[in-house]
Amino acid sequence: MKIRVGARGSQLSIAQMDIVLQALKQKRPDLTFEKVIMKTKGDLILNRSLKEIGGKGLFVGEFEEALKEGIIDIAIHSGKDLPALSSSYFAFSVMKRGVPYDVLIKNKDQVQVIGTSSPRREVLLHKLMPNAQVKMLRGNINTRIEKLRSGEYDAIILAQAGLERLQPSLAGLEVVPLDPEVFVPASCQGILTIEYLKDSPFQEIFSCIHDEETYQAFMLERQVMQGLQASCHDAVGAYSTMEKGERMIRSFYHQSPIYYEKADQLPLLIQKLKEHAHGD
Ligand SMILES: NCc1[nH]cc(CCC(=O)O)c1CC(=O)O
Repeated sequence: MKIRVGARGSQLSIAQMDIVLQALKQKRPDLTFEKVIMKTKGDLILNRSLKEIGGKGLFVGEFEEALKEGIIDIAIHSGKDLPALSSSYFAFSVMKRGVPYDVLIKNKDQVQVIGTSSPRREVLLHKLMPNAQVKMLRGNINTRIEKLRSGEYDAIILAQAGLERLQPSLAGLEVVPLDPEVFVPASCQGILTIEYLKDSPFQEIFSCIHDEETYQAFMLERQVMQGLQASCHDAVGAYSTMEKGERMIRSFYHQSPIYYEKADQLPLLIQKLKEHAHGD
């Protein structure tokens, strides 16, 4: 069986696609793949912040069209890049979650100017380092690291999962992991996701690499985004873990505190987040 696989043309997306396909090939040597690299609007516009040009789903909207039209059979992306609201046409398989946390990458001991364009990272930084100045930073991971080295920024923030998948040189830079209980990750950060049409054979085919515990976190974190009707315009963190056999969720929304609740308290959590989003 030959499967046509869509991914973006960015280095990270291609690395992510290769990781998933390699894992699949080990379990299912009978499968063959045709890679379809797609340039999306988000890849072409790099000089403006994402929220100005269309928000979350910018990178993946085109894939859902291509899946519906039958141009590709599956699409591979980080769960973090998925729009919160996906139409009911689609289903997902996920691989076991990689590291969920962000890292601060420092080019200096004393950091003043910190690069990020993520509203979530910006809000968290203001709490963690109230004196730091946040400066817009876009481009792919390698570009961001080059901009850090060039002295435009004293430090930048990236997802550790992306660094592990792409393995850029960080020689001479200091990498500081940020505690996910405090610096709450984006919904589905570190979760490699395969998207396909519901009622296709793929759910069954990908069951060999699917991880059910990761899927529970994936669904719960997406439910937070859906409940808030959040997009990448919004500063929102959502991170689910298992604690003593109980599924938990940690989340903040704009100026709200970070709440930590049992999964079955989700409606209450969403209500509290909305109430406190603009400060208590
Ligand atoms: N916004 C781009 C993006 N989408 C997913 C990742 C990292 C991989 C992941 O979190 O699964 C990154 C890079 C980053 O935020 O540093």
